[in-house]
Parts: sequence; C-alpha cells; structure tokens
Amino acid sequence: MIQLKGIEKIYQGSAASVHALQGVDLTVNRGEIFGIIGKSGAGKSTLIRCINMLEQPDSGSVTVDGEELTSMTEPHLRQVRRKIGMIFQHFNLLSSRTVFENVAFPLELAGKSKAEIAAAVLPLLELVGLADKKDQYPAQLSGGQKQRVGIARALANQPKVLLCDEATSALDPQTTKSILELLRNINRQLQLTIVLITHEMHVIKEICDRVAVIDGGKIIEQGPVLQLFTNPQTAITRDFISAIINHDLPALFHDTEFSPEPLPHTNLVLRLSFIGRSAEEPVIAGMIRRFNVDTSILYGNIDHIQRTTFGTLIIELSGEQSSLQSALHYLRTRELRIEVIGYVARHDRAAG
Ligand SMILES: Nc1ncnc2c1ncn2[C@@H]1O[C@H](COP(=O)(O)OP(=O)(O)OP(=O)(O)O)[C@@H](O)[C@H]1O
Repeated sequence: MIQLKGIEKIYQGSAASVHALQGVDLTVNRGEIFGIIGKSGAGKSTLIRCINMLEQPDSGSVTVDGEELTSMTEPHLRQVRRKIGMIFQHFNLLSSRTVFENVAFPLELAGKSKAEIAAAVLPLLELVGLADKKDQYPAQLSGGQKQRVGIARALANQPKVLLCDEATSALDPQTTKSILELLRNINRQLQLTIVLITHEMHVIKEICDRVAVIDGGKIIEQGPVLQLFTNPQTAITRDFISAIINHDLPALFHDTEFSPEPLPHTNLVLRLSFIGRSAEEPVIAGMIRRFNVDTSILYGNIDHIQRTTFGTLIIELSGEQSSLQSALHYLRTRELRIEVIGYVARHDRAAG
C-alpha cells in the first residue's frame, strides 16, 4: 500500500545541515496499522510527512496505492493527497468553525455541494461519537473530543490511508485509550491503512500490527509487534519496551557478579519468555517435578499484545550442578526463549 525506498532528507540550516532521514526503506501493507517509534529528533515527523509529501524528500521514492508521489505535478499531488488523511498532536482545528464546519472543510475544498456535505458529515460525526456536539466550537470541547473531530475531518474524503502524527501525545491515558480504540475500529470497519508515529511504546502495543524503530534518521529494527516485544534486537528497542516490560534484574541483584559458567556452589539465574500457547503451559511445575531443584521467582509478568499472551519470568534455580544443567536442558526443549543471565554465589535467599 505504501512503499518508501531510499528516502533521504537533509535540512539546510544557516549554520549546519541536519541529515534527518538516511536511506529509509519501508513497506506498509494494505489494511494494517503500522507504528513508527523513535526518540525526540529521531526523524519520525519528517518521515510521516514524506508519505504525503508535506515534506519533499531529497531523494528516494514514495509510492502510495500504486502512485509514485515524488515526481508528481502539484495539482495531481493535491488530488492524491485527498486519499491520505492526517491527524495531528495538537488537532489543528479551525477555532472559528463549529465541529460540523470543521469536518465539512475538506469537502468544501474538494468542491462538494451543500447536500453532499451534509450527507457525508453527519455519519462521520456518528462514527466518532460526536453527533450531539456538531454545533459546538473547538474551545468548548475536551482534548479527546477535539481529536475525534480531527479524525472525522481526516476521513471526510474517504481516504485509503490515515497518517497519525503523535495523535495521542497531548491526551491523558484514559482518553488515549479511547482514541486508540476508535482508530482500531475505523481501521477494521473502513479497511483503512493507518501509519502512526509515537514515542510511547504502549501506543504501539495497544493497536499496531507491525512497528519500525527509527533512530538518527535510520530504521534500526522492524517487524511484527509481538516479535519486537519478545525478541528486541537493539538497546534502543529494549529501552522503549522497558517502559512496559521490566527487562532489568531485580534490585536484589544490582551489586551481584554473575559468572557465565557454572562454578561450585552457585545458583543459576534465568530469564524465560513465553509466547502464545506456551505461556499457558505449566513449564515450571514440570521442571520442579522432574528435577531436584529449588526455584525462586524473582520477577514475573504476563501480558497480552492484541490477543496473544506473552510473559517474562526471572527465576533462580538452586541445587546440584548436574540437576541445574538437566533442568536447563529440559527448559530448552520447551517452547520458550531462555536467556542464561548467569551463575551467582549461593546465598540464603534462594527457594522463596
Ligand atoms: N524544518 C527543519 N529545519 C531544520 N531542521 C529540522 C527541521 N525539521 C526537523 N529538523 C531536524 O531534523 C531532525 C529530525 O526531526 P523530526 O522532527 O523529524 O524528529 P522527531 O522524531 O519527529 O522528533 P520529535 O518527537 O521531537 O518531534 C531533528 O534533528 C530536527 O532538529
């Protein structure tokens, strides 16, 4: 649906230039919700604005629904842009227009008649749950309601793609949740392809199918959201995820030295990651039953990404080295991801 190839963007400043995008390749499939996450200054806004050519790349190609945008004439581009809706962090509503008139605005620009406009706007206001606010002005609305107007306005020309530029960053957690639910609903109902940028991993976790991580103008990692959460490849991704899943060791271990190899009188500390059905299997109970090891659970978390269960456990195993190795071998045969954190000197706290 959307294909970016070799996108480069350099901003020329008076003192220095900024290489904001460096060879970005990205493919967004029809009907999916694709998230782009990155820190401040990573290049997210520049990237999303290249998709509808609000920002002109210096080189590379942008293809949306089969049309290449970078070589288009301005009038042709204006037409194509109608099929790409956009919503913004600060809503960008026209304060002197009512809710109805804000949503009607893009239809007026497209030359629609009054009757056509009335027929289009009211169902959109129903869709976003604001039919009763149609005669109010933006100043009379809450942040969440303003973003709903922004969404209705973005949908007015029946776009195939919706770009969301930090659409929930100015909203409180509860309102964020309801706006994300609305985006998920319209994605399904209208088979709308959605691209969103954010600096918050919980937004990605809540609604995205796939995600790309951008840093210093480059895509450093991308894939299905579940894969990224359960098997992050870069420190930056792990950092984002740690806002949701604790990948750090418990404070108890902060001053502990781990040996990568088993030594006499040491316990084994493991991080186990469970995905899907394996999260529901009694793996730990099975291990304890088979091998003579004591097990302390130091950290545990079970969560859901969309409808898939996943979890993380940090456990400390105590026992004879031969039993620890047998237990480790057993765990490795299960459908889990096992990370050996290391071996620690045996102490009093094991087997809680
Ligand atoms: N119009 C501009 N002129 C010069 N430099 C710019 C311009 N717009 C962005 N930049 C620079 O390009 C880089 C990428 O900026 P961009 O706004 O795309 O990042 P971002 O990830 O969206 O950041 P934020 O989350 O803070 O908005 C930054 O170093 C920024 O300072």
